[in-house]
Amino acid sequence: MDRRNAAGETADLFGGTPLEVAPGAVHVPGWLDPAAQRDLVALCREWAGGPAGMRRHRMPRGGLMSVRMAALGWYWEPYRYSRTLPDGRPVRPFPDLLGRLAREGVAAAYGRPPAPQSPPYDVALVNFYDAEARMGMHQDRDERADAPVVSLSLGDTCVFRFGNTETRTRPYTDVELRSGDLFVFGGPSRLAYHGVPRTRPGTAPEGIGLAAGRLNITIRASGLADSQG
Ligand SMILES: O=C(O)CCC(=O)C(=O)O
Ligand SMILES: [Fe+2]
Repeated sequence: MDRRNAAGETADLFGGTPLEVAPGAVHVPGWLDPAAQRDLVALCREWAGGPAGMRRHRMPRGGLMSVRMAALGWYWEPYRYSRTLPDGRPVRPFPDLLGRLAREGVAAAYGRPPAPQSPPYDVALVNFYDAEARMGMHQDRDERADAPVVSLSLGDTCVFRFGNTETRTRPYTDVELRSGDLFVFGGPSRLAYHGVPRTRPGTAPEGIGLAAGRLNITIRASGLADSQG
């Protein structure tokens, strides 16, 4: 399938041209090559083992999230970050690799890396979606820094719904995120509502080490100091 960007150029699935979905929200198809995807899947498997490994969080109103989530750097549960798990154990440190990928992702999406004085990327949430999992429309608003969120997708394709900063509803754009895609949202879209209404089971590419399901890594700058949270 050809995608067309704002300049009218077509982009291949691999190493695709950045597509602006909303101001400050950019989709870069095929940003990670298959080897990089395979390496990240292996790391996710390691991170899933904990501490702060894959778990389903309970929402304030009592429902369980269908997505399983692991945390690096800071522990997150609805709706706050903390340095330690509920049982007091420390969270696994934020890997340098993800900080590097986040800065490179910003550069790929926006044409320039984050400014040297911008708040450091220091937290990653790793989401696993089985065939039934979904994520409702929400804002990523527990960070106290306005650095763009950098999202990497692995495995099954999903429908990623990217909306507006005012409401959970229309107007929104549905984007298919495939294995290896990068999505960056910052600037005027940093607090836009977004969600994953469905995945497309059975669409994961072969050879990356993920037979079924979808992994998503969001890399964020918490803006929190050690004494906070
Ligand atoms: O899975 C995705 O692509 C989005 C995940 C997300 O919005 C989140 O972790 O806050
Ligand atoms: Fe989010």
